[in-house]
Amino acid sequence: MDMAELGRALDNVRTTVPLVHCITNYVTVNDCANALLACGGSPIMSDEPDDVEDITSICGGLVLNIGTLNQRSIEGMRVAGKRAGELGHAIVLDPVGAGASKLRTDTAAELIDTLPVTVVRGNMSEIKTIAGSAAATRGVDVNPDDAVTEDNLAASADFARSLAAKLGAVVAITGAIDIVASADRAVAIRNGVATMGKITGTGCMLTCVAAAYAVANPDDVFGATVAAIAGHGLAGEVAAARMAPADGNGSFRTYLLDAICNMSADQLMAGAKIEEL
Ligand SMILES: Nc1ncnc2c1ncn2[C@@H]1O[C@H](COP(=O)(O)OP(=O)(O)OP(=O)(O)O)[C@@H](O)[C@H]1O
Ligand SMILES: Cc1ncsc1CCO
Ligand SMILES: [Mg+2]
Repeated sequence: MDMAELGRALDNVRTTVPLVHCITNYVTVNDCANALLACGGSPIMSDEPDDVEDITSICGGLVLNIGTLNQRSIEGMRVAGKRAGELGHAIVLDPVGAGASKLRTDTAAELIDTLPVTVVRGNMSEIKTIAGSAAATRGVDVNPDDAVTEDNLAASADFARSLAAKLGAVVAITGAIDIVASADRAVAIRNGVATMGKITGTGCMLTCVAAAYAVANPDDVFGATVAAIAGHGLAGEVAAARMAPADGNGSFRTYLLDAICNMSADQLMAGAKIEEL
């Protein structure tokens, strides 16, 4: 991986301030908006079917996060996705909880089958469900049995590459070790800290940041996704290093936002831990 490419991807976000339309869940929506602002993008949230065509038209990218889906927001995703596709916008899908319920699994499958999705980002249980393989999603968090480990890294990379080829999209599987894959390439990213899995929304935030990176770097969505994920993990490391003895999850959440906001291209290039698989 060319580290200079990562730095350029970050700088492109800061200089172009990509506007990202998010249809996302009501648990973490404020964190998503603030993460987008902190990384250098600009958020706008809207899920009303009568509103989303106009909103997505003025943006450069669209996030579809099914975390708290309902029939109206699903319709909003269909309408927005169709328009974003017509306009050639980056579409980033976060299949939250796919595998945990029929509605989530079916909706994720519908969106991926009918829309020109650019990037899919989820934990391994969710991505396995998208692939139609046996997965046991127990909620919105990864089933530990599904996690990417050093032992299954090569097989996980093969799985991610073949899914990326099938979908024609960049596939990003996050967890203790993250994998980003296109049809012919995969990397492992070893940034991040376990606390990120202990507060809600770090994945949703990352999906929105990845959308900003994809919009700002249309010629290299794979590299943009790697930069977004390595940068997010690195921000988690910076936040963890700032923790005082009495600090806990609440402070970590604030420090994470600070670290996303203060991340520089040089810091990203120096701290990214990326391995070609
Ligand atoms: N054990 C871990 N060690 C290091 N980094 C982690 C760990 N768990 C998660 N992360 C990081 O946290 C971020 C979110 O990934 P995760 O897979 O937890 O998303 P998620 O399950 O979709 O989260 P959520 O649904 O709460 O938003 C990623 O940047 C990932 O690298
Ligand atoms: C906890 C939770 N439930 C639905 S969405 C969400 C946020 C993390 O994905
Ligand atoms: Mg998630």
